[in-house]
Amino acid sequence: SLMYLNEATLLNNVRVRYSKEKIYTFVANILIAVNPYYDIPKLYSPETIQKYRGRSLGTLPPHVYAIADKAYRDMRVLKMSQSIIVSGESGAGKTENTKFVLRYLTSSYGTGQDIDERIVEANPLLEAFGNAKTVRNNNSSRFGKFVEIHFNEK
Ligand SMILES: Nc1ncnc2c1ncn2[C@@H]1O[C@H](COP(=O)(O)OP(=O)(O)OP(=O)(O)O)[C@@H](O)[C@H]1O
Repeated sequence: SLMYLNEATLLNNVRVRYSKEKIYTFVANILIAVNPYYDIPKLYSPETIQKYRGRSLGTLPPHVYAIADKAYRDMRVLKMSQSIIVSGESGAGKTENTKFVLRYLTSSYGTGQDIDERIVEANPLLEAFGNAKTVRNNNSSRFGKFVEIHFNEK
């Protein structure tokens, strides 16, 4: 809803929001995330997960949970698999945000069975083998990230 949308106004808007601890910003259905490098209280709490469940994009403040929820709902409505592409430079927060998406999906729409926990818990194992400390990131995987939500008739 910026009056003038260009790189400068967008950057300024993201900066002003970040100064108020609002690390997420929507540009249409693209989510911009700024890595705060510290834990923002309650940003990813179970209560926040519950709040985003089933809510349309834009009705609540920008959040990676809103993206996860939209992808899940689109998969159900369109009966088509959905992809969430996470891009950014090394250390931007791709791995962390991908994990938040996985945690959101398993806790909001999971089966409640062992498999949910196993999906989330597989990550540290993959990171132990695949990640390395670099000058830009203590836990770098140096890959692009994406989450695929597969539609299954059953
Ligand atoms: N939303 C967040 N809140 C708090 N800290 C964060 C957040 N996102 C990222 N970080 C911090 O930044 C570090 C780097 O983030 P992350 O590993 O997700 O980057 P990346 O984009 O996946 O990097 P690479 O491309 O090198 O794998 C994390 O280890 C974590 O400490």
